[in-house]
Amino acid sequence: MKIVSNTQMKQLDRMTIEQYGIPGILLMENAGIAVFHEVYHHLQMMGGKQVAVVCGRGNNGGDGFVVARQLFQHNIKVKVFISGNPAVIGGDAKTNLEILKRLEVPIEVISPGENKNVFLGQLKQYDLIVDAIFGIGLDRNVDEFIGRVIETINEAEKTVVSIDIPSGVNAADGSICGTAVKAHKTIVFQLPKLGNINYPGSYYTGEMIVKNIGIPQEAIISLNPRIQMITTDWVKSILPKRKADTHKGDYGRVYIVAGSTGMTGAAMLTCEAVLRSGAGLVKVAIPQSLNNIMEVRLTEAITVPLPELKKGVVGISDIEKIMKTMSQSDAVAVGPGSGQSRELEEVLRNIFENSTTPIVLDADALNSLANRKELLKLLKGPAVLTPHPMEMARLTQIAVEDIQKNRVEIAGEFAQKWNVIVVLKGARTVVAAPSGEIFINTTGNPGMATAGSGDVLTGIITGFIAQGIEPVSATAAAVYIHGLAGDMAAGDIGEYGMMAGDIVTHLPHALKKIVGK
Ligand SMILES: NC(=O)C1=CN([C@@H]2O[C@H](COP(=O)(O)OP(=O)(O)OC[C@H]3O[C@@H](n4cnc5c(N)ncnc54)[C@H](O)[C@@H]3O)[C@@H](O)[C@H]2O)[C@@H](O)CC1
Ligand SMILES: [K+]
Repeated sequence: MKIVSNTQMKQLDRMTIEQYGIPGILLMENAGIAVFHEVYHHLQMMGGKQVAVVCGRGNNGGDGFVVARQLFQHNIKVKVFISGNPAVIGGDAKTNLEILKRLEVPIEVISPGENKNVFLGQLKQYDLIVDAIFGIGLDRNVDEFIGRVIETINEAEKTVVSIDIPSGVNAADGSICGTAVKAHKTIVFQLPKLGNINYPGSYYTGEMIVKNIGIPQEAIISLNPRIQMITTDWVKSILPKRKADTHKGDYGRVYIVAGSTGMTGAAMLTCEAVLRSGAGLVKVAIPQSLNNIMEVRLTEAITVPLPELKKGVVGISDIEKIMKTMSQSDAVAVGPGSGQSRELEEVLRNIFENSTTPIVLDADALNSLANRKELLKLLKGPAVLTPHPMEMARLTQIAVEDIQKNRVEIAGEFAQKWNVIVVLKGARTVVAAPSGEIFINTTGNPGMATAGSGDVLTGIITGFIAQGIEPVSATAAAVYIHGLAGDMAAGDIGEYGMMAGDIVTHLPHALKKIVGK
């Protein structure tokens, strides 16, 4: 499902009205009815009877007027609160306000001088509050008066349903314009806005329900938004079907170059994740002295011990053996627990210069590259880089805080500049393709911020690529399933105690949930 900025959504609204002749007031009616259905259903579930609709003076408020009319006509006790002077209300919102007046729906204007406790006392009388103060038109910090209205809604401790985006959240990026409504549910029109998806906006959005309001699909196609949300249906559509008469050779051969003294666990987690993601075969290159540890634990993987020049790490003396196994593999991963060394930089240089096998680079491979980014220019095959924000900071020389504020832009620019697929990890992982295409992931939870979680992701990405999925899609699907497995692990044992191994354990269940077998 595509994700749009506020500017793109405004463009879509305009195209719908001007190019397709669908009047704005019809869109507003569709929007209001979509919200009404959710609110009505929710009221019935909770046995509630009374609704307060708090409206601003733009079109978001106009949607609120439609909701109030629909509730009124369905015999729900409803009152409209307008924040600020209603004289400035115009256009379709005004038309709907006039209808409310003729129907004698109760309306009260809240003015800046209003006593906060009086308003709070009033709101507390209702079972549910509809938030229609600001939508995608919010473009600056809210003033003190509106800030107070928003805080009062939050303090009322009632079920809150926001229209399109919680008021106070910037639809462009999910930042908070001073203060914002904390919604239980947000009814989003036609397409999610970046502000509904990115943190902290996503937290304020609560449960996101996307409703069609009649924007033609043709308009969306012609606008062609470059960002999309990864969905279950999309992942299902790109996973390969397993035929009845197959053997392990049909599902790809993976090669993992990972592990060093003290970090064999990373190599193990990556290998297990490869196998649990459905790949046919995995070979792991491991410093010779660590081979016994790996063999004991990894029953299903084949270990390829490498003679060590420097004890416990993979080095350039191993390159011939590495290249040979690589040439027999469908995908390779380098880096988990490898230990950062000059040697590893040279290994990477050789691989980049001489191999076309798709490669996934993680952890120490990324840290090695941070000093020598120009090596990426040597790449002959597709490459996936999986930095967390700190690794991205090392790769780009941009401060972590700035990366976190511009995750989509920074991942996107890096991917295009260096012609690689970038997975910028963290809450709402971003997958950026060299083509400019961006995926945002919404699965996952804070329990996954645990040692080894990234090694598991590397394994899934590599496993999917080896199964023949096109690398960008394989990466986005892997990110989604990794998060889903994490969510299922958290569901079973809780976010606090879960470890990376629990994500691996839940991988088959996550895959089964998606493909149905
Ligand atoms: N034709 C359309 O454009 C449609 C719009 N719809 C609704 O309309 C919303 C957008 O409506 P608008 O563009 O009128 O904007 P909003 O209703 O979001 O905001 C109203 C106005 O407030 C002003 N404003 C922005 N930041 C402010 C601040 N901090 N303090 C005070 N005022 C501020 C802006 O001038 C803005 O136009 C959507 O989110 C959606 O809910 C829907 O009715 C569907 C059709
Ligand atoms: K709103």
